[in-house]
Amino acid sequence: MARDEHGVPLRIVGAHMDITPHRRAEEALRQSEARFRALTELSSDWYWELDEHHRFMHFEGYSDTEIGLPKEDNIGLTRWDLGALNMTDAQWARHRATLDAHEVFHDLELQRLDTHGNIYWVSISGAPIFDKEGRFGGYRGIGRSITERKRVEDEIERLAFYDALTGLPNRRLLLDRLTGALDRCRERTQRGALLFIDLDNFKDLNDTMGHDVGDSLLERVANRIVSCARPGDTVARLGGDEFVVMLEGLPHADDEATQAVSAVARHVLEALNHPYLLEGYQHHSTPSVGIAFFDGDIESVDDLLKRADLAMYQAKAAGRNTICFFQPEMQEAVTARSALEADLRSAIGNHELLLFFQPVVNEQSRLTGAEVLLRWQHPVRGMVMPGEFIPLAEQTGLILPVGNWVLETACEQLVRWGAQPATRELTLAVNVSARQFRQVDFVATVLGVLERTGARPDRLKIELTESLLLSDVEDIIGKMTALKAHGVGFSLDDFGTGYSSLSYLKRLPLDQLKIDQSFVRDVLTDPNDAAIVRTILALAESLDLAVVAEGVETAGQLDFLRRSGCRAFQGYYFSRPAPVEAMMAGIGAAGGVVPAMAG
Ligand SMILES: Nc1nc2c(ncn2[C@@H]2O[C@H](COP(=O)(O)OP(=O)(O)OP(=O)(O)O)[C@@H](O)[C@H]2O)c(=O)[nH]1
Repeated sequence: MARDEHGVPLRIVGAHMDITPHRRAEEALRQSEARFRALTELSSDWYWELDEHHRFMHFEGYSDTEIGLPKEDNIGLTRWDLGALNMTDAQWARHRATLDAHEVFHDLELQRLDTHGNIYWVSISGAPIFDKEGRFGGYRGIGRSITERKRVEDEIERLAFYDALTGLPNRRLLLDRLTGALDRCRERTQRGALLFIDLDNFKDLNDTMGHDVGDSLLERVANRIVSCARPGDTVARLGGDEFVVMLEGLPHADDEATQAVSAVARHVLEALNHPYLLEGYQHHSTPSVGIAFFDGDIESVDDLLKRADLAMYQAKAAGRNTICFFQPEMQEAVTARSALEADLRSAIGNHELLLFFQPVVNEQSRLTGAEVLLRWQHPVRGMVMPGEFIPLAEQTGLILPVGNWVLETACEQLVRWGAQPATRELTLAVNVSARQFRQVDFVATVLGVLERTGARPDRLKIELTESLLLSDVEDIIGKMTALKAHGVGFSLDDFGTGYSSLSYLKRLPLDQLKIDQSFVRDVLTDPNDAAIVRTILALAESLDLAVVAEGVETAGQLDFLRRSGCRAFQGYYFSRPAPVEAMMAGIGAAGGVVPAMAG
């Protein structure tokens, strides 16, 4: 306001200014604040600021309850003052170097304890603050709780790398750790060892007590193995009843390393041999343990596992409940086996399999039939006996084509005999392996062969071994009954050596028992064997079964067997197994009587 010298107002002087831009700027700032607030309030993230000395100055949207310490307690402290369970001094030093270099950082993950002692995880990202002149003024950034994500990640890892039943590392994690261990061996020329542990006859427990009881044993076995290991060792479950212990940092000297590993293995063996109380029953379980050493020279983790596995198989073969170290010869044996397997695969197509026949005679030494015995005329190895290749054929499944070939060839022989009056009543006994017999289509296969060849079913005898009777007796009886309805006969081989219980024996539709040659061999010198033979004969009589004594080699044995009531015989005394022409030639000359070979 302008006035004169007497103070009387003359006029009002003013200026007017357009403040629209200012108002707009204010509004924009308000909006931006609101957006920021919404972000910090509505999300679980929070905002933080550090001063130029990396000390906390300010938080927004920070939830004390979720994050632990009240925010006031953090003001003035650096992150490393607060610390984190997962950070080493070196990691903090690297983080400080990033801040000192005024660089942006992302997703620094920190594990901490809240005031209640619970673990929580946060993830922090930040960027440096500079003023207009480009002077560094501290950091700002966001924090985020990642506790739930870490929990889910842990769960995923647990499922992927740990066995659900025992909580032990699984095969995948073991392979990971083994790879690491092999790398360490290469770097530091160290040694380690792998113990491959497989429970003996675990299947029987599952079959008799059920899968749940089996599971419960596996859990306890896992605990016992862990109690035998040192904290740094890895105990893993490969699957089924197979466990592995990985030992590292063994002494360099061979004998010291062997001693150290043997001590652990013996400890495991002993621990697992203690009885287990399962559902109120005492159960005794034993393991077989294979051991393979490793150092920087081993090619791969797979090779190493195979070696330990091979040694474990050797321990099984040595009678179970024992420890076996890997030897290079085991590898050679496997290689030889693979070669034999490849040869056996082509043996049928190459017509290298042959049937030999061993006569079965009656009391008058007259031929009543024969047992067919398989031989393999190998182009390089010469004549291979069934003992050398049948177990392999069983394991590889080759027993099925081989078994079918035997059946088919034997039936063709029956057809040829059937065409001659002198031989038409002869029978042929064919050995059938457990694996063959357990095939669901076994009955159909046999009937198919009989039909194709035109052989008389009542001239065919199928020989089964006692070990077959260990499993699913109902199925066995069903198959035998179906074939018997067509006239096929059944004989139980190697009787007396196995597991047949009398109750099974009564239920099986058998025609004949074969007394094992081990009893016949010493029948004149061992009173026990003589008693067993008499008992088998009496038993067979009461069950109305025929009996064939196998392995008759001398007139004395034959005489004893005859006097004890045996009426059918087979053995070197009459004839060694031979091609059918050779067998028939000898008999033909004797008018159907098989002449004794030896005195
Ligand atoms: N209860 C249970 N059984 C399992 C599990 N995994 C595999 N098995 C069974 O474990 C058994 C493994 O048997 P093997 O090791 O082959 O044979 P074994 O009877 O132990 O005989 P040997 O090893 O020759 O002494 C099989 O019957 C499997 O069905 C599992 O998680 N729980």
